[in-house]
Amino acid sequence: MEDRQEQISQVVVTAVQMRNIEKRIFAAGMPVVALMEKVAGLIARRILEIFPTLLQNTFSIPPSLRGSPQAGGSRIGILVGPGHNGGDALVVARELHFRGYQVWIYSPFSKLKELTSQHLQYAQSLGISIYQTIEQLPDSDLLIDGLFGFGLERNLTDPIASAINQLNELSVPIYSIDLPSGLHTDTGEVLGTAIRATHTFCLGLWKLAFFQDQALEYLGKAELIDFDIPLADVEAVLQDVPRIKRITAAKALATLPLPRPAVTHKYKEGHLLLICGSRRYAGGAILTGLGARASGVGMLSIAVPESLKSLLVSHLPEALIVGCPETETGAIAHLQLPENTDLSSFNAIACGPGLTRDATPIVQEAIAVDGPLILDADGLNILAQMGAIATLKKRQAVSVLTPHTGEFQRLFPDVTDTKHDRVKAVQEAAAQSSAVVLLKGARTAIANPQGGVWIVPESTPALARGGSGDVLTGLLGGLLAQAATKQIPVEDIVVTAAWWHSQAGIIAAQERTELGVDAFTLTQYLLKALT
Ligand SMILES: NC(=O)C1=CN([C@@H]2O[C@H](COP(=O)(O)OP(=O)(O)OC[C@H]3O[C@@H](n4cnc5c(N)ncnc54)[C@H](O)[C@@H]3O)[C@@H](O)[C@H]2O)[C@@H](O)CC1
Ligand SMILES: Nc1ncnc2c1ncn2[C@@H]1O[C@H](COP(=O)(O)OP(=O)(O)O)[C@@H](O)[C@H]1O
Ligand SMILES: [K+]
Repeated sequence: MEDRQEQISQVVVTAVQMRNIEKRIFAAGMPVVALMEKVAGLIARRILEIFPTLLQNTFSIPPSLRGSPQAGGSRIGILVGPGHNGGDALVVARELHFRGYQVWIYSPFSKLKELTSQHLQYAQSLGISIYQTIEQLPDSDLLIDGLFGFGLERNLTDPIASAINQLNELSVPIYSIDLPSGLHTDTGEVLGTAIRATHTFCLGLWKLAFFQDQALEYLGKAELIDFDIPLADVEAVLQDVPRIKRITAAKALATLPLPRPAVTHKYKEGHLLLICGSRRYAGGAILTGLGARASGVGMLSIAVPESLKSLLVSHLPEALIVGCPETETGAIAHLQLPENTDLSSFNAIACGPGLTRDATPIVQEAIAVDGPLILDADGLNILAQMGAIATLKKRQAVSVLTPHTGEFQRLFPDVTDTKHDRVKAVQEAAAQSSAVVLLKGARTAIANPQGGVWIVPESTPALARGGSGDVLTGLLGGLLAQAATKQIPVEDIVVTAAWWHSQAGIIAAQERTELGVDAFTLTQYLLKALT
């Protein structure tokens, strides 16, 4: 049984699910007002921890100067919306006021929810300044955004929209409560305009927007404020719906190291066939091979055009390089496997990187094999031409697709627009095709045909570089081949590979800067990510 914190950190909810969880807590007797105090108290405490210099400034100066501009960095503006997000912000305002900060409030709405209105009234009684228009606002060192949380229902309009635009222009850090105001809680879309936060305190459970690429530049550094939501309430609300999960380190590492008995041999530890490369794209085959090497796969065979054979041997001496006859353009013309070997001899096949579309017959042949198959790059483009859904539906064995957004759109032109909602798009694609689909991006999302989704919660733009996807295909292929000989669900392996790949990128970027993570270097960091 995983501990509570681990389980909570895997949960991702929509606005409706969060509302239903909240309803159960209130129905069970937790007073709304008490929960707001608790949550906002935790937020205020985190703000004080994150700004220790502010705190020191505040307490090391005489009370008469506390909160004055001379104190330095202690002027805090609180942005208050009409709902309970605004209520949270007002409780934070009150607490910071009591700790000696110079606090002011921007409250542009005339109608507030009752609890929010009461907190505003009390703040006013304490002598905290309240402003209704953006022009009146004094300077500040920090803004706290409590305009809207998961209750935002429609596009923001003026005057609040233009106020947000002006606040974004100030060079002042903004800390958002629950999520940056203006973002759709589920899709991460900007509803008219949105606060560009420096830091966001996500309350209670991770909301889906935190894992949608389009939201990332608005979120800043994201952190979960755990306010002890009972797991039973989470389970009750989520029990009948396919889960969307954050991939935690514990989850990813649970399948690694793959259990390897003391008495075993190379063919028992997975035999992977990579089908990749062309005279035009030779490097892709090497990178895929190096990704597979890092997986620890027992036996690695790589089918490439004959003219690439010696190059591949020099980079991957441990692999069995299968040189194949090639077309005039330098693509594999047909597979020429060693004697006594056919495509069903392998525990997994990964097909695509660097093939070019001239290798269409080879991809068709691989798809026809009754064994675990990963398709990437031109493997996917060729599949799209064949009609992805109809072709995949005919396969009995597991298919794993690893498209980036462009490939995804070619494969699944009829599913939800990835610009609108990447998570829903990958979920629909997996359900329709019966494949495990990994949609690459800043936040890679993986879906199985049953509707389950897993999202890589952290990565680095250092990976946005030619060839890093090839490394992932090799790594995934190697893990899948090993898993095929054990009882490990395919989606767990895909999840592990995607997390591992991102972690290697993060560690490499930390050591070498974001510019220092070329795809070859990335392969050198894969094992470092596990140690
Ligand atoms: N879920 C929980 O258990 C908790 C939630 N809390 C807070 O409560 C928030 C949710 O509160 P609410 O449900 O009141 O929702 P919000 O505070 O997010 O905002 C809803 C209010 O904004 C109005 N509104 C929506 N869209 C608008 C638009 N485009 N223009 C103008 N007004 C608009 C609505 O009519 C409503 O009055 C969370 O984000 C969080 O900050 C916390 O107080 C404590 C616990
Ligand atoms: N902004 C980003 N942040 C994090 N990871 C990214 C970003 N952009 C791309 N990646 C990752 O880099 C890899 C790129 O793969 P792909 O698009 O197939 O490129 P290539 O075919 O050149 O290898 C994917 O794993 C993707 O998730
Ligand atoms: K907010």
